Amino acid sequence: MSVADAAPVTGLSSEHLGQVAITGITITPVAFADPPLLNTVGVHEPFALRAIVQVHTDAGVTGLGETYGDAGHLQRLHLAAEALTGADVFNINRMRQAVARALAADTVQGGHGMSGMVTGSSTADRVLSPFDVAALDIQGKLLGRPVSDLLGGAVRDSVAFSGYLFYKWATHPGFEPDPWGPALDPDGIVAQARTMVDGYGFSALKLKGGVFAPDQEVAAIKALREEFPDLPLRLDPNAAWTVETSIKVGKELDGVLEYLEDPTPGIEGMAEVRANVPMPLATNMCVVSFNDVPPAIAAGAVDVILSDHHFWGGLRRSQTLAGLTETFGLGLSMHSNSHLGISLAAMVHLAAATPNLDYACDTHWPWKKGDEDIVAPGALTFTDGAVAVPTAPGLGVELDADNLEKLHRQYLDCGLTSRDDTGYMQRIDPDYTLESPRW
Ligand SMILES: O=C([O-])[C@@H](O)[C@@H](O)[C@H](O)[C@@H](O)C(=O)[O-]
Ligand SMILES: [Mg+2]
Repeated sequence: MSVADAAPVTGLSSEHLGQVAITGITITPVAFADPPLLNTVGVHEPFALRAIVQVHTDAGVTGLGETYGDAGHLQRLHLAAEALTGADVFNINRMRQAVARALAADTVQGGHGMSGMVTGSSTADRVLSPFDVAALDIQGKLLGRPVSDLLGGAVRDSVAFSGYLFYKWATHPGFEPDPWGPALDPDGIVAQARTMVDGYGFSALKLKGGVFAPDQEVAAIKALREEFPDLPLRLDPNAAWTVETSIKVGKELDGVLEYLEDPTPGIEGMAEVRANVPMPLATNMCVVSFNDVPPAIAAGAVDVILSDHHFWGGLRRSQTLAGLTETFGLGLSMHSNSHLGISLAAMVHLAAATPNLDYACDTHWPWKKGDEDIVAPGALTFTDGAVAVPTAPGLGVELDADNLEKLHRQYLDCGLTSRDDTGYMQRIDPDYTLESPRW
């Protein structure tokens, strides 16, 4: 079947067979309500920021991407967008070269929205990501095929996610309480997990640790084990512990955790912990770019890498990472940050088309308000903790223009321009200090 034959949805015309050129890119920063979720660098601010990317083409088809919304990242996205005008959406390799060239003289200051939790990821890959996703969305729409088909084909019809538990306050100071209530001890965490499991059907649970002393977090994990005897459990203190503390906790949780995620900073420290604890070690902190893979493997630092298309360079480069983990006998899971529906759709297509991604993926999805999204409802729903892989062309999600406008206005009104969990915590508690490792 020729490409022209395979274009029932949008009618790819023969004049576009050679090239589908980018005619313009719209980048819209948005803010959506976020509860006071605690982590080892502070607390989430009342709004999470994202950038929504719309790539327009001379085929009349627009593709969608979603990424971090921090000021520095936005500036880099604009530099890249300028360089991508005229590029062929069927040649993502050349798009990557154009982005790298545009960023070569990058003097932009400022973070990327991952709040110091992820260090050293490749800037070019981080900036390329939403354009890669949008290009695949366009390709899929033109060909009448879902993005998972363009990634080699779905090997599963739905993608399982884990319930992502956070210690949290009842409310942001000065705001209305959110429906979740506080979770500041093992009972609070178990109650939160119960709500999440009953509401979404998750079949694995991850606790964001590094907030309280390790003994209290061990107690929370043991309480979860008692309440949910059959669910795989993960604990992620975001490198808040020394090597010694990590080994002590690892031994205490022998037989309880599916994996222990980033107990301590750096490849060397992780390797020492790994040699002394019984469970697999996972990371989204010490292996965050292709440059980190060889030293981590040489040191024997990790068992599982958490991929994340937002900083591994999009969907296709995330599959390159999957090839490496398969080759070297490592496990592959998926990391998340606060996100909206375009990101969820991209995560689902990627996970569906990555055979060796067989852990339940992370998602912050339950933490956003149900009606706050920039995609039209219906395409992405959780059943038994999993999201069915969209079968419509491209990502299978449609932009909701009214909500995009509303969340953009919220971005303008909220006054936030970068994620700053530590600064926000210090405004509430001036004695709060950042320490790594903390225990
Ligand atoms: O949302 C958070 O506070 C998380 O701690 C996030 O920033 C991390 O990047 C992430 O979820 C992780 O697994 O490390
Ligand atoms: Mg993590």
